[in-house]
Amino acid sequence: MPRVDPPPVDRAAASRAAIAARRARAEVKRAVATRQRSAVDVLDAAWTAEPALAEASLRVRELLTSIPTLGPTRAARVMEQLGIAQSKRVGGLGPRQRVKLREYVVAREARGKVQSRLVVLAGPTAVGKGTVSQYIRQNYPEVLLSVSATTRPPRPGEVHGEHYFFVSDEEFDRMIEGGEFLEWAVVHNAFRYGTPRPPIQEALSSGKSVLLEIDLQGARNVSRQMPEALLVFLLPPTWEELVRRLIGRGTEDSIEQARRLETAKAELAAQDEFDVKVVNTDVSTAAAEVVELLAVPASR
Ligand SMILES: Nc1ncnc2c1ncn2[C@@H]1O[C@H](COP(=O)(O)OP(=O)(O)OP(=O)(O)O)[C@@H](O)[C@H]1O
Ligand SMILES: Nc1nc2c(ncn2[C@@H]2O[C@H](COP(=O)(O)O)[C@@H](O)[C@H]2O)c(=O)[nH]1
Repeated sequence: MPRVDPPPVDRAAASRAAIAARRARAEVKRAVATRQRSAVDVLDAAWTAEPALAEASLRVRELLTSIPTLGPTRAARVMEQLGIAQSKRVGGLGPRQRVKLREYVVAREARGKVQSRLVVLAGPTAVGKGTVSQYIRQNYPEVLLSVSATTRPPRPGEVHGEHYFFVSDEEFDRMIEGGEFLEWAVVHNAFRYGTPRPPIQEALSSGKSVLLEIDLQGARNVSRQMPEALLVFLLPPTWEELVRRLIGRGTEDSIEQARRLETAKAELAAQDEFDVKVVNTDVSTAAAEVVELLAVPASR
């Protein structure tokens, strides 16, 4: 076998290329640190069909620590929470890691820059979450109320795209697969409900606050992923009034009502996990209190 020599290595050229790449990465970091470029913009550039080289080869840790006020200790902790190895480069992340990192960076940059907030409204069955949300939808058009997807069929008067996106089981599976949900859960042991992720990201990055009306499992899930979200628990004035509302609504049979009341006890026991409690005695007052929470104080 004749010997095949490897092509000669142009060490000088390789070293020049390495220096140029290092400089390009330093330039990206400087632009983020001086707020000339957003970290989200860097991620998007790294993940296009033809990725920008400096952005893609930047380490995630370097990008995070370039964000003003985000120190190395916090950056390391965030990467651990997002399941990203400390040595990872931006271009080397998997699809789910990309979604999570982008989400974190959007929220982080929005925090320092714009006055937007994600508020999660939860509470026991029949406390009036839907009624209060509907009131907000009708009376506070400036509030972005997230529209969930669900596999339950529409009730009379419910409009697809306004109250829910009513989807089939197959479509819901496809949305889960595609990572389209911020969270999803089986609610009341019956149907699946999920919060679509993109409208929330868009709103938060453009400085708009968002309200989610979801169940307790969903609230816990969102809080894990977005610890900066404000969790609001809607309470009934009394237990007896909760029972009255559930029975008065008349949408469940007596077996289902009993089951929901059992669940409601467990849900009420979780109220201290929430940041704020609002008592729903009067719908318009409760709605006004929730809307007020969507406005972020300037000092935040
Ligand atoms: N402040 C209030 N005063 C009196 N009745 C109310 C009030 N708020 C809601 N209700 C009534 O209570 C019933 C339950 O309200 P709603 O369906 O909005 O509850 P929910 O928390 O969304 O329930 P679920 O989680 O089971 O979907 C409805 O009949 C509604 O009209
Ligand atoms: N985890 C989630 N829960 C959700 C979502 N959207 C609504 N819900 C909750 O489901 C129940 C039942 O609602 P209904 O309209 O069928 O009566 C209620 O507690 C809602 O808060 C969601 O996206 N995720």
